[in-house]
Amino acid sequence: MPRMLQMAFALVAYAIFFATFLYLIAFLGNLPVVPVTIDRGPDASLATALLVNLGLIALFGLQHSAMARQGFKRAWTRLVPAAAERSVYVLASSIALLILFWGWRPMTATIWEVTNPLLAGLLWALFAAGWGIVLLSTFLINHFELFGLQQAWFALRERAAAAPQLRQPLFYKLVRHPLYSGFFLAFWATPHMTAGHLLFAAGMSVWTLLAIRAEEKDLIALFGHDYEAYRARVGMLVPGIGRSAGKGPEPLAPAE
Ligand SMILES: C[S@@+](CC[C@H](N)C(=O)[O-])C[C@H]1O[C@@H](n2cnc3c(N)ncnc32)[C@H](O)[C@@H]1O
Repeated sequence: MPRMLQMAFALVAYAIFFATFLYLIAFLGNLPVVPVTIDRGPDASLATALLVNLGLIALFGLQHSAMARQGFKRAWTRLVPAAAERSVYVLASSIALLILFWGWRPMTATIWEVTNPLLAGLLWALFAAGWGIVLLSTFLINHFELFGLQQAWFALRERAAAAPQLRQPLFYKLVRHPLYSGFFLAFWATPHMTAGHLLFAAGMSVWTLLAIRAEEKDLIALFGHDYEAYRARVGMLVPGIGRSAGKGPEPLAPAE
């Protein structure tokens, strides 16, 4: 693939991802700026909605997990240039989410309803904070590398790919997976929890916990003892909770 085309593809994939990310916020927040949301959309019987929605969550989880693994990446880069691999992943993840928005069938039975304006405001603030943490964490890791732009840019400039670094800035000093902590907040913090929203939050939470196990296997393979020591010293999603009982807590020199 010519490098200019690769760069253009990376930019298009990034633009689609960003629009999908904004839609996801509006989808979960039931914001009136979008046509369908988690609680607003085509009617279906409870059984149909349950089956369809579980299938959509599974589709997203499978796509995301399979394509993120090192073995899949090695096989895939025999067909796709290495510099475009991440952009293909970003595009496929966005498409899986767009299918979820399109296919989602609301299940509107109320699970909880917070009517106290102060408490409801607090839950909205946590919802917004969750998305803020997600976005900021991508910049703390390397936003442009995570979304495939850096790889295409380096290929265009004929620069060698940057060596992976174990990063621990800011939130990463408190928890190992702040981006996922942000998602947990955004999925669960709502003053009006419906059955559909609960299914989405629970399904995505289970998937996230499984994804963390697989991601940490890859991170240990990549960074070895440094990641094991980080894992023993720093909590998983909540500060101090979910540290491994493995290798001793040796202080690490921050890589950033
Ligand atoms: C979507 S990001 C999520 C990062 C992290 N799990 C979190 O929740 O903040 C996934 C990518 O980040 C990388 N990654 C995770 N933790 C990292 C760290 N501390 N330093 C560098 N890369 C990391 C993984 O290898 C993976 O490619």
